[in-house]
Amino acid sequence: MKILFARDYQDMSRKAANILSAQVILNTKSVVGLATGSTPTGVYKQLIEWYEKGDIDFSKIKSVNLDEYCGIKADSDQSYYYYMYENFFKHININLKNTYIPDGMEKDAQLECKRYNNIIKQLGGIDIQLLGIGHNGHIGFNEPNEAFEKETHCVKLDDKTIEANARFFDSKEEVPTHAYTMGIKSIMQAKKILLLASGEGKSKILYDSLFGPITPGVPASILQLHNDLTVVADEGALSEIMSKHPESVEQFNMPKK
Ligand SMILES: N[C@@H]1[C@@H](O)[C@H](O)[C@@H](COP(=O)(O)O)O[C@@H]1O
Repeated sequence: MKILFARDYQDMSRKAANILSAQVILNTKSVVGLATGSTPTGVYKQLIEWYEKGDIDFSKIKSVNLDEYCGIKADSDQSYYYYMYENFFKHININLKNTYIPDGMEKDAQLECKRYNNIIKQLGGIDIQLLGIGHNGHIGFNEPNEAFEKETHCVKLDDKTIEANARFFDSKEEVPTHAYTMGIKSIMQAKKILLLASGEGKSKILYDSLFGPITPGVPASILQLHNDLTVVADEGALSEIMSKHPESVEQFNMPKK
């Protein structure tokens, strides 16, 4: 596990974008696992900027997203499809036919989960998976549970998650109660994982996930077992780790101006 220190949100976003862009530049046919939430928006912004400068070509990549709310139409502004399209896809030269997101409007959960699992398999695995982290340690929408769910499943969202995500809706009551999410096994099978965290509010859960016991009660704790995990987090999110395990955080002195 590599933990990289970022000064602030912008620095975190640029450092993470550097890692993702290197992947795409070195393998133009990469399968990239993408995430939503407020944490990765700065990464997408940075990648768009570099795309506009002619530095990165997304035309041959394939993308597979972690999750989607159930019962929300793709074109509604709260869907994760809409988020991906607005924040990233519409600005770059990715082929939309090569972008995959669970279909939240499919009522038959078994059918949708099977379909999405097959897509992940047919893509031949994920080269790099981008992740944010929920306040309760969820990754994708894998909520704290008694066991790790392996593959794509329909999950009942935690009250904490509903509360945290209510900011994207008019009221808490409007937040969907269920979502489809890629499972822990699919995430763990990604060749590389890039976990992002920003802000003091994530500091305890980031510490528990990376240094606490590995338990399905803290889904992100399983990432300790991945052999190519890079964490990029800002000062706020790293505060607990910095106070208890400062030696585990890589940072370099800024060049003097
Ligand atoms: N399903 C998403 C996750 O993929 C995301 O990582 C997490 C944190 O979101 P944020 O980055 O807004 O804190 O919550 C959401 O519920």
